[in-house]
Amino acid sequence: MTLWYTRAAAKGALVSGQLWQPYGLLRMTSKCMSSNCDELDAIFKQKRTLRTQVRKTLKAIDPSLRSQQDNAIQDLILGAPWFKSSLRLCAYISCSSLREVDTFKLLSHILQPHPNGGKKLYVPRVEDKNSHMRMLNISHIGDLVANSMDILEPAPLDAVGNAREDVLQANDPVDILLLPGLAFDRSGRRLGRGGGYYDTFLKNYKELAETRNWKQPLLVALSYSQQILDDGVIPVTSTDIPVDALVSPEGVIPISSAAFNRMDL
Ligand SMILES: Nc1nc2c(c(=O)[nH]1)N(C=O)[C@@H](CNc1ccc(C(=O)N[C@@H](CCC(=O)O)C(=O)O)cc1)CN2
Ligand SMILES: Nc1ncnc2c1ncn2[C@@H]1O[C@H](COP(=O)(O)OP(=O)(O)OP(=O)(O)O)[C@@H](O)[C@H]1O
Repeated sequence: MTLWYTRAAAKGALVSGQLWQPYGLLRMTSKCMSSNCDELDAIFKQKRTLRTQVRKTLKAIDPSLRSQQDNAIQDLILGAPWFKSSLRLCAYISCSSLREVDTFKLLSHILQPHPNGGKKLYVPRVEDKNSHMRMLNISHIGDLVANSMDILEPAPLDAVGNAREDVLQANDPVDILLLPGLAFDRSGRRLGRGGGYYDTFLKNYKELAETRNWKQPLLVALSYSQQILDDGVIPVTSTDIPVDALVSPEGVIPISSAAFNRMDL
């Protein structure tokens, strides 16, 4: 797969006026002046370098240690009151070749039939290379098929030809989003895989929740210990949306006040 990156995208990230860098906040004008574009270029370059480093680190983890971490993270979530009480969730379908924290134990738990209806699950579907991803409702793991990136995702129509519900069209809010990523820090910074899919989706979902007067969903990232980096190492721009909490094998790390309030820690 080719990752795309253009100066036009860099301009897009600047128009909102603020640019976060590891070493502080730079205020930007509404236009991308060439020095500001250079600044963004430098940040995207830092991100690419860091992604390469983290991918290497992930590849070097012994498979049995990784599997222990996968179980520890999922068991922590399955036992947590904030997870047990959640009714509607978005979660990623983990991809083992990308060395992502496994979610299959969680997914099969969420999709278990339950006499009172159980939990409702929405999972990502990439629609185009323009950072456009939808979160569609599935009821069975068998609803998933591999896409061109070899990530399992739902077809837009279900087995009987009905359009799957898009979480952005749903009548009720989701409680939690379980997020993937390449690296995180204890202040909530998140380094994704560079497509901008999650940041774009999260921006749209947050706007929807605000319009509807819904409580914002809790953004919880799943992370191997090796993916939690020191503060100041992850470069971010104004379009990067911070997470509320991390779950690593060492435990739940609440970050935002929403996480402290809702995770009952
Ligand atoms: N499981 C999962 N599903 C997801 C995401 C994800 O990160 N994980 N996404 C989150 O955005 C979206 C898909 N975006 C993706 C972006 C890059 C790659 C990928 O294969 N990247 C390679 C590098 C490819 C290259 O450099 O050309 C890699 O990271 O090793 C996969 C999915 C939606 N679904
Ligand atoms: N809300 C947004 N609207 C439009 N473009 C965006 C938005 N968020 C990110 N992008 C663009 O997506 C591209 C990739 O961004 P970035 O490197 O931050 O991705 P990422 O955070 O690693 O990926 P992801 O969000 O999928 O995990 C950049 O060109 C960025 O400007």
